[in-house]
Amino acid sequence: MTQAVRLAGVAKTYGPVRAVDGIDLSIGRGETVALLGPNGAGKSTTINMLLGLAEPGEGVIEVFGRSPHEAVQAGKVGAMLQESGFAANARVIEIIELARALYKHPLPTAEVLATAELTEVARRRVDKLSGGQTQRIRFAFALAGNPELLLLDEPTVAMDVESRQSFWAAMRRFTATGRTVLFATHYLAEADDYADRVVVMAHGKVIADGSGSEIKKMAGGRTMSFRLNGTGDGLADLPGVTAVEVRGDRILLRCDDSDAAVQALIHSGRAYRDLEITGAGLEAAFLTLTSANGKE
Ligand SMILES: Nc1ncnc2c1ncn2[C@@H]1O[C@H](COP(=O)(O)OP(=O)(O)OP(=O)(O)O)[C@@H](O)[C@H]1O
Repeated sequence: MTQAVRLAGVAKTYGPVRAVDGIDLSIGRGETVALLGPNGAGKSTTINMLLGLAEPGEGVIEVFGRSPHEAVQAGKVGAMLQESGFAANARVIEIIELARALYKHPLPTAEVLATAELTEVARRRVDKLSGGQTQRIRFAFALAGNPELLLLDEPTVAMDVESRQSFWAAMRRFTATGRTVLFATHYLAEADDYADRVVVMAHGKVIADGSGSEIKKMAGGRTMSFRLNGTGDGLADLPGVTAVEVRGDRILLRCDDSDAAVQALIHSGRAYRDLEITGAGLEAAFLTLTSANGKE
């Protein structure tokens, strides 16, 4: 059976910026995949190309074995993009009926409302909805055509915790029916919680691809920082240390084993002060993943 999504050698350039810089990626039918990366990593550009909204400068993109444009025309793809607005005075049900009318084989209205948890507010005007409900209308709009693939660009941005949970509960009901989902996110925790597979992007490239726990392990390094009397020579060679950075009068050691690094620092007899050890955080994790893959 053909893959849901296949990208081979895909690149897209905007002026001097290589927004997507040579991506190979296949997504099987029924997978829920997170595209995780910091701002400007190329996630939106990738999603836009999969929707046929942007043309790749290089490489091949297939969606269910066809061009993105053909797949969208055939009603196989639904999307929730970062910016899409609805007429403020329209009612929820009208928006859903409009979306359904665009497709040959839409889902029944009641099913769209129930899946997106909008049944209670079906007759409410769009401008009277909460932020979370507004996001769920965008979700309802995306699934009304009964697509086999859903592409979601940061679907939970600006949602509070409760709305986020109810959004993902709605998504689970949809994926339980064997559909394929690709969603972009900045949040490692969200990727880990809701995706079967996490594809990490940075600087237009895929720098890691694995299960949430594999990615968390790769991103789970720590940073040790301290002030030092004397030079930092030789610190890079300490066990457990992956990189050394000097920031003002502090030295930062990126560690994949901070216990070993602390022991080694103590035994080295260096005169350090103000030692701090922190979790890597996502930005540092991206740096670690990026340099670990030799792409920087
Ligand atoms: N239409 C465009 N014109 C010029 N540059 C663009 C355009 N679209 C994207 N870029 C640039 O391409 C790079 C990748 O952007 P993209 O929006 O794909 O990243 P992203 O991972 O989705 O980031 P974000 O999380 O901020 O949405 C960025 O440097 C961005 O400024």
